[in-house]
Amino acid sequence: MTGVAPLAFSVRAMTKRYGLASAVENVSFTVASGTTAALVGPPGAGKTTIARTLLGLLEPTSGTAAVGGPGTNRPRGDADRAAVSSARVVGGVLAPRGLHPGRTARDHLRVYAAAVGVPDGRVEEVLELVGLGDVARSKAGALSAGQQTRLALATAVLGDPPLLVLDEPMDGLDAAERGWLQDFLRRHAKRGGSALVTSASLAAVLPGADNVIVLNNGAVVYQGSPARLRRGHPDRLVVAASTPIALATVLAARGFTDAVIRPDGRLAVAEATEADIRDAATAAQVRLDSIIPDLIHPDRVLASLTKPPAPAISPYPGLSGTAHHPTPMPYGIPR
Ligand SMILES: Nc1ncnc2c1ncn2[C@@H]1O[C@H](COP(=O)(O)OP(=O)(O)OP(=O)(O)O)[C@@H](O)[C@H]1O
Repeated sequence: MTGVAPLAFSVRAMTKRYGLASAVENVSFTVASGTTAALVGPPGAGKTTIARTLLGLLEPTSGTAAVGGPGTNRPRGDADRAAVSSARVVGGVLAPRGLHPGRTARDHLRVYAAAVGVPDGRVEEVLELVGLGDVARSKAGALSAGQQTRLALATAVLGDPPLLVLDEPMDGLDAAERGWLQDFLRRHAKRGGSALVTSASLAAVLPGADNVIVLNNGAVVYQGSPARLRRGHPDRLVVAASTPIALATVLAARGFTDAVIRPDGRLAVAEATEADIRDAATAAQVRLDSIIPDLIHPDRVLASLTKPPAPAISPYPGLSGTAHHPTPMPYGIPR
């Protein structure tokens, strides 16, 4: 069959319940080979449950979560053989990172190398690959959060698997370390590899993501390209004008139909440039007091897709209609 990319990950109608509580409900998505997908959502959305299921650590209650296309089926059967060949198919980074604090980085990798049947020489290769050659003799407990993530990643790639599932790899990393990991994933994709990367922050994983899957309360609320996601949440110019409605009318006549009047009376216009707005204001004989860009932060986009439902109003004073959950400002969203 031509024109159909093989799949790296395929989640179909997956539901996972812990006891009676549903963590993931009827989730479906696929990730094409050679691409990186970001699986994002607020804490408790179900990201870890899906990541662990793809890694074969959890069984779905119903539906399937499979890795690989042709030649990359995760092996089943005899546990030792399965571990060895599984490491050549899919590598995982989980939280916590699974490092013994008293063991050196090199010894940690040697233990895992033996378990997955790769020679010690590969340990030296992966240490260089993740930039930990200089700290190979340091104990895992003495490494920074970024170095610990690199060590977990080195463990995941010991068997040189084409598929990676990284659960919250950006957690605790500074901007430079995040950049390093994004570069690593780009190089992995260039070699034909695929990755599913989870995060509670869209901003942390957006650079380098070919596709985005947004989860909320165990369900997919967006699936598609970052570009389409951005189109639905465009940057705007926010305009203080003497007669915003007159300005909006002229802008609409010129094709700039995406303009909304904000509660403070300013007009927020998408796609038009500042020059377009000044021209329209002249034509409409409207005075402009200010034009300020409102660049939408990716985590504001995520928050708008994963807003908790408004609490139901109780007819009984003093009783709320739903159980009360405090709703802190998620992700430290810049205003
Ligand atoms: N072992 C478990 N037993 C019971 N409930 C669980 C278990 N693991 C997860 N859950 C629940 O399932 C839901 C989804 O959790 P999950 O860890 O998959 O979400 P997440 O998006 O990865 O969140 P976080 O970033 O906080 O880990 C949550 O309500 C969580 O409390």
